[in-house]
Amino acid sequence: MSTAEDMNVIRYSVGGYYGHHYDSFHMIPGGPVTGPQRIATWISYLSDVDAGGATVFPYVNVAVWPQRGSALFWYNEYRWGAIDPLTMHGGCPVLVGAKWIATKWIRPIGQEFHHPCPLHNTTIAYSYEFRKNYLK
Ligand SMILES: O=C(O)CCC(=O)C(=O)O
Ligand SMILES: [Fe+2]
Repeated sequence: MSTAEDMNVIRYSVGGYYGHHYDSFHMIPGGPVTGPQRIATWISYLSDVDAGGATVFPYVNVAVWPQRGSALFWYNEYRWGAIDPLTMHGGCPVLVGAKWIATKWIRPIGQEFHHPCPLHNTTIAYSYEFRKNYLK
């Protein structure tokens, strides 16, 4: 996929984690609000983990346990470019063993025909409301 960022390989050893965050930048204090964002994320799990290391999405109560050879994909934004606030996620600390992942952050350029913009934008207001209320 030529318009995605380069593959990012991460190795977590015992205690290693990835704090909760958004892959799109809208929600980062001081970050750019417009511009090409990471509209979607693909994580390939390159290893099993003996204990810990789940990828978690606390707002939707989802935990994904690494399994070598499996992958996880999600959209970080609505089609019209507002971040989906429910996509906040993190990598829990590895308790035993090591965790290897390869992440591909996908940008919008080149995706116009695969992931076109719709005709409505009703949740933009919701997204701003969320930012105001939860991200102080
Ligand atoms: O390590 C994980 O499970 C999450 C990694 C992650 O959030 C990312 O690569 O953007
Ligand atoms: Fe992430």
